[in-house]
Amino acid sequence: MAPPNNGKNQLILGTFIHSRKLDELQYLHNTAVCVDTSGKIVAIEPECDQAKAESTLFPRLRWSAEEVMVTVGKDSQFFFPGFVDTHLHASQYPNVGIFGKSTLLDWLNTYTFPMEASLSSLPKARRVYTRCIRRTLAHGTTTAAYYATIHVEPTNLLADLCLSMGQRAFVGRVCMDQLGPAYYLDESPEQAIAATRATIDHIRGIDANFDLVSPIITPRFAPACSADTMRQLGELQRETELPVQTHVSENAGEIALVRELFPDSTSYADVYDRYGLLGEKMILAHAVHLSEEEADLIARRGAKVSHCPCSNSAITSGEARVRWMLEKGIGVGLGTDMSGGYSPSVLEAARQASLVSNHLVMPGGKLHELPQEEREKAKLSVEEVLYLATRGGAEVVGLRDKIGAFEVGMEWDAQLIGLGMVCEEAAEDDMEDEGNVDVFGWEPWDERVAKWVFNGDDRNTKKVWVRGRLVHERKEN
Ligand SMILES: O=c1[nH]c(=O)c2nc[nH]c2[nH]1
Repeated sequence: MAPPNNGKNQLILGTFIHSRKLDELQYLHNTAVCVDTSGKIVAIEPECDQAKAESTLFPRLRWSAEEVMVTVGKDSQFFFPGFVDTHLHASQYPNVGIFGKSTLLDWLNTYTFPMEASLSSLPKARRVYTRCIRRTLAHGTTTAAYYATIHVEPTNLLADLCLSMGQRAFVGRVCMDQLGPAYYLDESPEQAIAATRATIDHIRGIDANFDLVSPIITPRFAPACSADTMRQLGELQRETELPVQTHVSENAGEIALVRELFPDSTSYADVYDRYGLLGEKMILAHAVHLSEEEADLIARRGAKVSHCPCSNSAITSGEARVRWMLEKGIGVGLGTDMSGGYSPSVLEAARQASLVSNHLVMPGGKLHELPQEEREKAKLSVEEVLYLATRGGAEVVGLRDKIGAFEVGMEWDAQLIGLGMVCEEAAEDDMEDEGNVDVFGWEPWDERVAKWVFNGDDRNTKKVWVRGRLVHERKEN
């Protein structure tokens, strides 16, 4: 593996913003962050410029100034932790935006299975996966929990590409031995397990300690996996202690199907529990229609939820109750869920998480009958959706001590955000291509961040680092 950041220590200067807790952002101005050659944050010093860093921090770190790479954020820029996309299908990337009026089960048959099946072609898989990684990096996604396809070699290729392009990733070879079309199915439970093992072995071969890329056990969803496959995947999880990802309680028709296929289970989540899959390392995508008992079971087992608001709206699945899950102690992060979701951007998912939480309490919404105070509480603030996009996501993928914030000991997974600053003498015709966010200079920082959340896009994402390595730099026109 290439050493992060060409083996250089780094000094980063400017404004740093990150979540201190669910409802609080911390703003660190005129701050110096030191990142060592392994990509780890080794010092954070507020009220510190380059001269002070050189005279006080470098001797402590035994750094010599000539060997340090310096990055300085401008006044209109800030550093923010990289986004964690806790649920997306790299194999569906070419289909983003294409869903018509479909709902989950017909969407799978019409758009999704044919696209995934076509990625048995390695050249096509290379093109799709390369572009998916490049695009998500450009939107500030430094960690992604990917579903690939049932094909081993193309799945392994996705892992290779994440490693070489520098994106932190969980790569899942999809298991499905029923429900899918004959042309896109595992032949047997044994073959599904053997193929999963082949991908695990491959990733161990390219990143022995899973420092950047990790395998993730991926039963597609309960209706697509036979009891035998789920039982063997449960055994594989206990043997390897790897994370697991799947879908749960996304759509009414799907839930009815699960009830029919697994009549002995008390709920959808209970199906996974019976096979020993529901545990601290499980990421459950969607969780739109959880019952009270189901959510309690998920909380007791310590499983996590990937909230996918773009997808839940696009394919008409419904509105997940995020506050309710958080209050039960369930860890929640955000997922773009491409291509159920139409956007590669976690920022878009954050903005949709806010809007969907408002919809829950509007007239006709699921929570409209709650008392006023409860309705207010159900709404997610800018601070909260940004927490879900970073620290919350880090918890969901099991990396809460490593990524999601700026703390000594964490890794430098970060993005430099630039906002268009309207200067006093600006004429209309000198608008720069800084994206949709115009800052006039009088806004306090929390309002600048709110403008970014609701109007920002990849034009504002100037640079992106993973483990200290610069993995994306926006080329200005
Ligand atoms: O949003 C979703 N996308 C998928 O690919 C899928 N497969 C099962 N269930 C699913 N839900």
